[in-house]
Amino acid sequence: MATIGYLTTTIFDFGAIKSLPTELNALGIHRPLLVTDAGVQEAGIAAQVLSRLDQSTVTVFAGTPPNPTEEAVREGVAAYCDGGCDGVIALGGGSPIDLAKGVALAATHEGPLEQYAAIRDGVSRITAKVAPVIAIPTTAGTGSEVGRGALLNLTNGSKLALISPYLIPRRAICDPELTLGLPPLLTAATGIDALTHCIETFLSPLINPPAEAIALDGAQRAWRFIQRAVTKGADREARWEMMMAALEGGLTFQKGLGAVHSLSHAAGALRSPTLHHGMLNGVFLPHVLRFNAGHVGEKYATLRNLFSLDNNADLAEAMVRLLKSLGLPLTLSEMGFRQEHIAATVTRAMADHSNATTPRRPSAGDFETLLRAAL
Ligand SMILES: NC(=O)c1ccc[n+]([C@@H]2O[C@H](COP(=O)([O-])OP(=O)(O)OC[C@H]3O[C@@H](n4cnc5c(N)ncnc54)[C@H](O)[C@@H]3O)[C@@H](O)[C@H]2O)c1
Ligand SMILES: [Fe+2]
Repeated sequence: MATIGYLTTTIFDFGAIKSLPTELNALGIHRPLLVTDAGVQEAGIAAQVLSRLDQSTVTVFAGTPPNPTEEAVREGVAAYCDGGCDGVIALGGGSPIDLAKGVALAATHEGPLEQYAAIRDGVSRITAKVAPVIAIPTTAGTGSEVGRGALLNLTNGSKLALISPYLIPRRAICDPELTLGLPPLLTAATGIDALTHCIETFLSPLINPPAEAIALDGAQRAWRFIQRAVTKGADREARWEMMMAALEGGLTFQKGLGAVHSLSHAAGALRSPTLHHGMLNGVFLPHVLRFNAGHVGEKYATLRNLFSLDNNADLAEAMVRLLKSLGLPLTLSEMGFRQEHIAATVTRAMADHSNATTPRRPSAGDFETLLRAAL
């Protein structure tokens, strides 16, 4: 049976950011907390957004770490309360957007965050009291601007997956202009995240034809335009297409991701080194494509056709060539992940919610083999 979730209202195009004051008004947000990070501030994007608002009404929290943490949620909630805030603007990549969701939840729900963990996919104790969030992505990758999930690293070292329709931002304002200055390596890594969302969603065995159609559309856009967005950051068409691919990934991954994400969530929970989510996905994708081969029906043929590859082309090898051409790492070692990180990563990967929808379910031994192959 297909379960088709909530959608949000998305304002999408160059100049979409102009709609922010109107959308704040429409949602009755008069004192927003702007959640962002240092890089987005340094790029001048936070100032650009603030210039559209009455700044005396806005509280800024720019303390988002690369993979959002429970501590940062607490700090964000303190800022929310100090500012007498009544809603959240999430400005940045997936990290500030996920953190903003955590703050919107923790500011309105009692008790420790763990008690709001997903009980099973899409079901949790999270209620409609979550403060309204307007998400403004500045990377084209995670799709968190329209997603119902947020991943937080807890102080006890575990990873908390919050999943609820109430965490879907009430508005997504997707303005490709904000990504024109995103540096090449981050463009590549976040773009590969978008491509991976679309591919894993398509390969998920659940039956959801609308999600598959969106996933294939997103995969094709990402495949066609990622190189241009990386090599020529000011290419407006490529930036528009990549932002659409990321949005489509976020709209569709309610159908479920797979082992690439089980592994990248697990490795992304390491405190040190801090590893970028999209870059990890790139490293794992070819290995997981090989692992799943023979368990996906005709779907690899569909992807080969979509990417204009020969009928007998090796999809994993094509991914490796793409990663190389984008200047992305091909191994975990290049990213600072070492052999001693394997055991904890296997344990976390085994507990990941994405395992429920992978075409071939990996055992702990399989995860270890995949990690060693990627080392
Ligand atoms: N909730 C979801 O559905 C979902 C899905 C995938 C990933 N994620 C999460 O998203 C996070 C990763 O997000 P991300 O890949 O967007 O990266 P990110 O938000 O961690 O940002 C990476 C870096 O890019 C910088 N940056 C962002 N936009 C910029 C711009 N326009 N110009 C210059 N610098 C800019 C940031 O300052 C930061 O230093 C991870 O925590 C991951 O777990 C969430
Ligand atoms: Fe992802």
